[in-house]
Amino acid sequence: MTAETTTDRGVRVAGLTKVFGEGDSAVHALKGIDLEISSGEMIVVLGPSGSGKTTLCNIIGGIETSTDGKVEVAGVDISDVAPARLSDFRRDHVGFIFQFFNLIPTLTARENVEVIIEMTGRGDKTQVPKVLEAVGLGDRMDSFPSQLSGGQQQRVAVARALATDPDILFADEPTGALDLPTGQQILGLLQDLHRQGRTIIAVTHNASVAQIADRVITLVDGRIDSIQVNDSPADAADVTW
Ligand SMILES: Nc1ncnc2c1ncn2[C@@H]1O[C@H](COP(=O)(O)OP(=O)(O)OP(=O)(O)O)[C@@H](O)[C@H]1O
Repeated sequence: MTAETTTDRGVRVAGLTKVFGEGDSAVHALKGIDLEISSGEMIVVLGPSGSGKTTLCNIIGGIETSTDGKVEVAGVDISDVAPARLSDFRRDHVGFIFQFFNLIPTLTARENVEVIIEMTGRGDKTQVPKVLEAVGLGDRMDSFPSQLSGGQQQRVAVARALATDPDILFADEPTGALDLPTGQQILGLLQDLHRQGRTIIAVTHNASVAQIADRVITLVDGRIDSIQVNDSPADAADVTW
């Protein structure tokens, strides 16, 4: 792992490229991305299917490696870190929420969060009830995923991502599998976390979600097409789609 280079908890990306495959079958997913994200910002990444949104977030989150360019996250230069060493970076710095929750069906809500703490060695198991209470699941801790609604399952997923107290929370289509009222509640939860100072990067096809962001990054064909600054982001309860 590369040494910590700064105390900044944000993101710095410069000249980032990603090519999948080689030769005639090469896919140029990212074609030179320059981007800085400050600690505590709420960012929404928009763009058409295939524009590179997930690839960008996966590289910043240490799930994928880049082909070229510089990526510094939470003071750690991960540009040239070998894939096998990226798990250390992920454990120490990032949390992920996915569209389909990715919960373990045979474990209760509480155990789904505890298992992450056991696996990563980060976080405090005695704090799990508090984390579940914070996402509104204080009374459903012993339920299995199949006994919970979609919104409640997504809340478990948020609690799980928070359990290790990550510098950056990534959310890939966090409302994608939810109906409107439930999706609004999850957006409200993300907004609360942001207001408490958490850095959040959300990827979505849902342009309405962008209303709660501090900045909206729009990707087109592997490049940044626009960056829109929201001077007064909307309240999640007022966002509809
Ligand atoms: N593992 C991979 N191997 C080959 N090509 C890939 C791989 N992952 C992504 N790509 C390609 O890279 C490009 C960007 O994909 P990416 O998933 O980042 O786009 P996206 O904007 O997130 O799309 P969507 O909105 O559909 O999820 C696409 O052309 C995709 O097919």
